[in-house]
Order: sequence, then C-alpha cells, then structure tokens
Amino acid sequence: MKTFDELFAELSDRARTRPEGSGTVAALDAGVHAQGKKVLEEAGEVWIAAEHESDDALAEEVSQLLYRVQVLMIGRGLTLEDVYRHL
Ligand SMILES: N=c1c2ncn([C@@H]3O[C@H](COP(=O)(O)OP(=O)(O)OP(=O)(O)O)[C@@H](O)[C@H]3O)c2ncn1[C@@H]1O[C@H](COP(=O)(O)O)[C@@H](O)[C@H]1O
Repeated sequence: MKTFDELFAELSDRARTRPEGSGTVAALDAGVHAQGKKVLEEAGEVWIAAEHESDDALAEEVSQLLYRVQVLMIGRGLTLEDVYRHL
C-alpha cells in the first residue's frame, strides 16, 4: 500500500530514470493531450462506478484516476506543492 505522495515520488523517479517497460514512461512520452484524455476516461469510469458498482470497484477506479492525474502533473512539470498550495 502507498500514499498519494509516495506514488508521486515513485512516478517522478520513473520519469527521471526511464526504466524499460514502465507504463508511466510510455504515458509521459505520449504527451499532455494523451495524458489528459486518460484523466477524462478514468473520471468517467469513477462516475459510472460510483453510480453502479461496488465500493471496492469504485476505490480501484479512484486509484486509477489519481494515477492518471499524477502522470498529467508530471507531464506538465507540476510538483505536489504547486497543487497543495491551492488546497
Ligand atoms: N498505480 C498505477 C496505475 N493505475 C493505473 N495504471 C495504468 O492504467 C491501466 C488501467 O487503465 P485503463 O482502465 O485505461 O486500462 P487500459 O486502457 O487497458 O490501459 P492502457 O492500455 O492505456 O495501459 C493499467 O493497466 C495501468 O497501465 C497504473 N500504472 C501504474 N501504477 C503504479 O505506478 C507505478 C509505476 O508503474 P510503471 O511505470 O508501470 O512501472 C507502480 O507503483 C504502479 O503500481
């Protein structure tokens, strides 16, 4: 199990070290347009799960949305602090 901040650190490390076979590296290389589409797709899946699926299925969709948001943030060069100062 990991926290939001721990996942962000892990993904940032993937972006720096670019290990072979990393889905995150592929998603970053796909560019901001593709990253944004993934955010929208996962947000839709969260909505559908919230209305029609189990708590566990919803939690999994939320985790995927958080992952896609982090990929987009890293793709645009945002840090967690850039976001947290708005919370
Ligand atoms: N938390 C996630 C995570 N959540 C979602 N996903 C990706 O999102 C996919 C699910 O999204 P979709 O429903 O859109 O499925 P899909 O359309 O088949 O996905 P793709 O074909 O676009 O990959 C998964 O198959 C993963 O590719 C994630 N990929 C990676 N992580 C974590 O990120 C870290 C780095 O991963 P790598 O970069 O792969 O090493 C690791 O800790 C992983 O656990």
